[in-house]
Amino acid sequence: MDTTSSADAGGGFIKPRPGVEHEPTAHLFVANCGPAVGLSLDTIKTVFSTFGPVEAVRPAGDSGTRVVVSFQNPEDAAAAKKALDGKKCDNLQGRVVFMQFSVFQPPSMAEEHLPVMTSSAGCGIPGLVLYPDFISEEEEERLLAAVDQSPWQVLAKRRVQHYGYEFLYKIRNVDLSQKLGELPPFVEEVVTRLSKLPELTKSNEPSLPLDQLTINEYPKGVGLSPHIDTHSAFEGSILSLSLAGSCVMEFRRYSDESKDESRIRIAGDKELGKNQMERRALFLPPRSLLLLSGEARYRWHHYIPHHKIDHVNDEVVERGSKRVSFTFRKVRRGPCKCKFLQDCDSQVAGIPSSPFLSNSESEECSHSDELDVETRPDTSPESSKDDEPNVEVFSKNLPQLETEQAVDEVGKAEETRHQLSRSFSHHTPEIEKQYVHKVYDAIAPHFSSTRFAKWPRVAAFLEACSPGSIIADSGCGNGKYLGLNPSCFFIGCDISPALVAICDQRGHEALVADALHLPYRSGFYDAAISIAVLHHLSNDQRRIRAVEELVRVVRPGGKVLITVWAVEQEDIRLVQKWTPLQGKYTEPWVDDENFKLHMKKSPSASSLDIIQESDGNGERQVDEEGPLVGKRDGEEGGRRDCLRSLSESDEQEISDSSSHPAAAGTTQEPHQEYFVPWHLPYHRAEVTGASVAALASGFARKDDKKGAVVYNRYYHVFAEGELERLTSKVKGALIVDSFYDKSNWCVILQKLQ
Ligand SMILES: O=C(O)CCC(=O)C(=O)O
Ligand SMILES: [Fe+2]
Ligand SMILES: [Zn+2]
Repeated sequence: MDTTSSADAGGGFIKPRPGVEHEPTAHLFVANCGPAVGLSLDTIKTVFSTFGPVEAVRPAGDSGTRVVVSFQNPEDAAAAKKALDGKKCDNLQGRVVFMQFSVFQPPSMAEEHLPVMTSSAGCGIPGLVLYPDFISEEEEERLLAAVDQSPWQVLAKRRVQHYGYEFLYKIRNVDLSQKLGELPPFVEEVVTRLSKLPELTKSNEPSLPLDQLTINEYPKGVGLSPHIDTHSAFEGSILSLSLAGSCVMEFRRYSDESKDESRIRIAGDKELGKNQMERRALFLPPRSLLLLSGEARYRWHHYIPHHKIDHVNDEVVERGSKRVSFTFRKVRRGPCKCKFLQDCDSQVAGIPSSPFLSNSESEECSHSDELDVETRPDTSPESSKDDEPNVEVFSKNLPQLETEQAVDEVGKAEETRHQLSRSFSHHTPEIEKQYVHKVYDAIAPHFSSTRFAKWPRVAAFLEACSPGSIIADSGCGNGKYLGLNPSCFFIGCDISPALVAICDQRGHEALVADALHLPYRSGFYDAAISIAVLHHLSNDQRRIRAVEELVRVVRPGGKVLITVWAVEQEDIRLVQKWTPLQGKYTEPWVDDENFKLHMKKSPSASSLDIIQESDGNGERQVDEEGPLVGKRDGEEGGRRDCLRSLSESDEQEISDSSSHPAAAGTTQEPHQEYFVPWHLPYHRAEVTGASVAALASGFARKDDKKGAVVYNRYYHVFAEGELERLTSKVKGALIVDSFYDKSNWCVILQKLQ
């Protein structure tokens, strides 16, 4: 092996271009290398250590086939890359590995890694006990066979069986008057053994007799959102037996203040304080028993992340094809009298079952998987009451099973955004959180199904990039432009985890990131695109910041294409279907937590008030690149877009009489702030718990005529010249082209050499 030091950053995976040197970093992304191809992290570390000290080898993603090797010195990483990249390496079992310097600013180890304990003692949570090998393999086999003889209740992502009492997910409780019967004979032996556990017999609080059993069957990769088993439903300890597959269970304790959802932050263990949470992780092997009592049961949320493989420190453990858990509990008669008041629904009114749910939601429409931070309704008692009939009516019209999945996904989306929020402290204006992020999370799969037409001007820009270019797509949505030029490398990012998940499923490289804080090294990319993103930012400073970020991440000479919706719509009938916001956001955005949304209010109400009450005019869904995308002549896909998104009733509802300044083309200053509706059809699978909660809170509305839940998306549409004015404020780049096309304003910037 060649161990000489070199600053050569090219060759292999990323092709060098004349005049462009990618600065080496200490972090090497290595593909075709990892535990899933028979190379343990230890072996990899040993091999790479021959080039210099290696700080860590971490799995990159869940595939087990890619790792990031972090050297202490970039020169050593460069030497390793030069010696091994694209070559057959005998020490790595003869594999040909491919490398690039890591694009991402590596997070600190403290932030990134939650150590996974293999014994409960390591977790340090009072009342948490793990008994490995609680049952034998034969017993496990027998239990699994017996379970399959009984009918399953099918939830969106997993199957369940209930014995003794049914756990009612809608109310997160049991109905004492509806006893199903005794626990089944096939668990008799296990129950006898459980009942002799000293933790149960000696406990102050009676946990016996165990009279309720929930069996969960999780397919590979499926997890469970964070929750505490309802205090008022079960008394004493909770016992959960793991069969077939393993998983990592995470435990979380939120400080009291963190229940204010807007202030939750994830902290490393060292710096716990107000508004934060503690996390611990424990590996649950098959045939083990987990006992939760006291603080572990009443105070800590338990959570199974959705992963196909678990990283148990240096090992990658593949989850089996399924995991089956038997959770034994004792149904409570009478109120809970625990000392953990902050989480006790018996003692404090309004305690949600998760830090993300208000009480009304958890009772109306959620179960343990159903987390939805952002669909929390107004917490005032009146509004909760008003919501009830709404939810009732809605649930009659919509398939119930679908509820679980989407809310689960929204829960995950939230999880991801919380993690993202660790990396920067800026404050996103509420209007974007509510009317952009939350909406795209809720509509992602449906939105994506309407987004396939590639806009020719964007395609032309991408096709003009020279082979080997690395291209960033900031606000990549469903990833329709990723990979458009097969000779280039694309990395997408979007603020919506739900959309990033779609990119991921399609095999693209994409990550959740904020367009105002791109997690990339400066000067890394050869080109960047921002398609239909800037109009979702709610003030000039934020739009400029997003452009600055695009310019920052491209190399000198690199180009940036930006497109936004135009005020000057070719089809003004569309504009008539939007809801104009009264007033403008006048308060400059400040990049800290003291940001307050200020609006110049109209005499009667604020913009947000108006939106909540607005019934809209009748809507048409439009393509992100511009409302007219469906009408592009001769463009395959565009026509289909059009057919898909326009129903006959849409057409009938277009009225010539209603107009406002933008539509009417008056000499008044054009209107630029709008809510543009998105119709999520009832029949879509993603019309789910997220939508139930959004309707209940008044955030979304029903349109029974169209059979859809209607969400509003915030837009600031651009006036002529505005995009040029904005981008010309960004230092270090020149506008090399600007044009209007299909109701969009567009610029191409070039970073100065
Ligand atoms: O699958 C498990 O081990 C946990 C199940 C659980 O937490 C529940 O059903 O409440
Ligand atoms: Fe639970
Ligand atoms: Zn309690």
